Amino acid sequence: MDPSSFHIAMFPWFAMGHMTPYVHLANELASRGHRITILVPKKARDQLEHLNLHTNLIIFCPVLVPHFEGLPEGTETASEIPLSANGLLAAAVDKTRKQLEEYLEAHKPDMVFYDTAYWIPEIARKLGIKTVCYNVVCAAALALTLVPARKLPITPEDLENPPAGYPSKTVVLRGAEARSLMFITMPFGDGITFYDRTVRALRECDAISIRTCRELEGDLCDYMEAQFNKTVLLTGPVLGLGDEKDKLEEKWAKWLGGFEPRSVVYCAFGSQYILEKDQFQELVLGFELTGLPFLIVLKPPMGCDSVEKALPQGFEERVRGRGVVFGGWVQQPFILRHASVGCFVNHCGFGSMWESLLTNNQIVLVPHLGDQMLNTKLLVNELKVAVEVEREANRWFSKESLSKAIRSVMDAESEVGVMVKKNHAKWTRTLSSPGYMSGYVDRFVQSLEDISK
Ligand SMILES: O=c1ccn([C@@H]2O[C@H](COP(=O)(O)OP(=O)(O)O[C@H]3O[C@H](CO)[C@@H](O)[C@H](O)[C@H]3O)[C@@H](O)[C@H]2O)c(=O)[nH]1
Repeated sequence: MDPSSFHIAMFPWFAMGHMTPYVHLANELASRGHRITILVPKKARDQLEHLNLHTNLIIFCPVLVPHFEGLPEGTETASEIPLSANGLLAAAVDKTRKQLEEYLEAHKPDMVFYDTAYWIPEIARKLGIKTVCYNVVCAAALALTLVPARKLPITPEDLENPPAGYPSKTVVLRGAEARSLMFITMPFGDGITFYDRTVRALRECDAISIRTCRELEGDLCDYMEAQFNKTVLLTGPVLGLGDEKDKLEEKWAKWLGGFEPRSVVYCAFGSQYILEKDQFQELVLGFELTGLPFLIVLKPPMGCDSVEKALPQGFEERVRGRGVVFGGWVQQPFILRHASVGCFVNHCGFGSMWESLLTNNQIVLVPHLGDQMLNTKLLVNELKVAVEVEREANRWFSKESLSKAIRSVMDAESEVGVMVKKNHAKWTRTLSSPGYMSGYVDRFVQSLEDISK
């Protein structure tokens, strides 16, 4: 292997939240002279191509996803199906194994990066290709549940307690939150559970890599290293920020420009989260209750074909001029940096978590899935830079609790607001210091050279 220039094949889980960070990492590697082939379905390639900043070094190679019973005909990625059907998609993706084998045999890249395709190392090993299990979620999401120290079979009661040796007392889940992780015991693929495939994927690779940094999760990364007895390489968050050639769409720049500095509350829940209609209505009513200007960007709730049709009666008239609910896609990183925006209400998906840390908006969190709940604990309990919206036992949040959380960080005289703002500023300074992000990638590349020897 020529250590000065690798050819790396990437085979991420076919969900936008996974493929996008892989492309960002590919850009970082290509900017250091390495060649990358990203193996994803054709539709995904069309959606990702605009992120490719090095078309001379990064290419997409189409993977044909075979049909699997129970999935709609032609399904290729997780964004086309409900979360509950992801296990079937995993089974369909597992059926692409032969295509991957043929590709690797024909092209013999130096390394393969993958996350959920636990069978990659078996193929790669025979061909002398190194493997890196590159994980795009926080280290806590792996360390709390997907480690050999978890006693099997996993029961809902077990999930209330962290596995032996788990190093954090604050980044933990209790009650309904912990029990919601039972999905890891369910099939994810044909005849394999989510837990088994992830632990196998982590165990079989030459090196584990995580899209995080030591300053946030150093102890959790050390725990992963001890659990799997192998090197854990960190890439830092690899957000692709600063690469954008565009600027904020005129329509939003103009609308936001009509408000006082740092007064608007922006809300978005990422690319997957679809609310139930009654929770969606409660959410928008919570924003109305704050009395603050707001921009909410959400997918239409379940069973509705537009956000407009799902709004509570009279809502639009009551908030006209100060509040907008939009059902499309916006340029979130630009919105977060707009001078009028002062607060970011989000689900704490890993991308949004980092984007919120890197901008100076107050942060209010409404997590939904397992890793989002852990990211939330990290920000609220450990770093103390955000507040979480209180939920009832059945995980429902009321308009009052949402409004209270927002006011608690937006009211100038609020003690909590002052405290999170001060802590947040400290972290933003560290994370955005010159060379911080690029240093992580440089050290990652150096480690790749070491494991390739
Ligand atoms: O209108 C929008 C909405 C979102 N975004 C961007 O989309 C990304 C969303 O990513 P993230 O915040 O990570 O949310 P999800 O799309 O929900 O991410 C999925 O993948 C993540 C791992 O990458 C996991 O942490 C989450 O739980 C999982 O839902 C962010 O970069 C946003 O800036 C936009 O640009 N415009």
